Amino acid sequence: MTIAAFDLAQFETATGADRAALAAQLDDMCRSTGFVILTGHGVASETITDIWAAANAFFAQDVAAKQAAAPVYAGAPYGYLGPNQEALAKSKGVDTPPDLKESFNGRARTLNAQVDDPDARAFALAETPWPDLPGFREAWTAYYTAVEDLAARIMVAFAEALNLPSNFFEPFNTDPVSAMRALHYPATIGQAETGQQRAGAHTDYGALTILLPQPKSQGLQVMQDDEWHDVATVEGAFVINIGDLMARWTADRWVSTLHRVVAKPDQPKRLSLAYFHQPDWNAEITPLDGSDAYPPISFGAYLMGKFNAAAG
Ligand SMILES: O=C(O)CCC(=O)C(=O)O
Ligand SMILES: [Fe+2]
Repeated sequence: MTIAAFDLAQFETATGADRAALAAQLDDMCRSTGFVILTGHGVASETITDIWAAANAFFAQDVAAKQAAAPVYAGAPYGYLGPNQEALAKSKGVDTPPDLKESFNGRARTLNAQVDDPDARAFALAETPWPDLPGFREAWTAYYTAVEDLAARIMVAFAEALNLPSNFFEPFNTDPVSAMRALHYPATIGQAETGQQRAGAHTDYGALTILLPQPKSQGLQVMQDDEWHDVATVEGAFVINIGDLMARWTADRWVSTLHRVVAKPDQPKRLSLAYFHQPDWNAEITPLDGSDAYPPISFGAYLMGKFNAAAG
């Protein structure tokens, strides 16, 4: 099985029947695997080079320096999360040893005023504790801004793939509470514990994930027909996938596919960057096909429910 590729620039310059045909292809990809290799994205290679350098420099620090960027309170989602702090499979109710990874996590760019519940605000908009590394915050913000812009362009293609007006998602995306993580999977020596992965099997919660795996690295796998399939890295391309929210929004026309980063013995270290694109906090999510497949829900309430379920 291979994940199909979609050239965003080609779509954006196409018109008429050509454009409709490309939108229909994207719809197929989102219905069958929910994963797409995205080319023609236009993110400057310098922006990508800079964020890789920043992420590498961050994870190369000693533990104390990394811990200096620990979350502002225990349990806050942003900052440095060291080894043994997360088991993604638990979000699916599967009890496993912790994932073999560490991460640095950054908050949305703006302090969204729609998040008016104090508990939700304290969590979803907690401060990002920036590391004391020259250029890190600038490189992070430049890349974050670039993928945020890219996400808005992908949402245009998604709208057309769903036979909606091109700008359909715009009003749902005025001030999104998105987030980004840099993930570091240290080199593996010998066997992992039973059931332990670099990232346990999970689905993403939100609308759209824009993933940049380290070039030439291995390990990302998607579940299709009850089997795990490798997702090959394509130099210069992003891997994008839809999350649970998009599956719900499309009344399960599109699929939020189980994926993981498999742990194998004697693998070199691997880095990846994952940007999680969300609608506005107060966006009302009602099945787009007009059906009553799911009751309407506000995105913020939905997201907090996901976080609480994963923590519980
Ligand atoms: O590191 C990867 O390639 C995937 C990470 C992932 O799926 C996630 O963080 O949601
Ligand atoms: Fe994921």
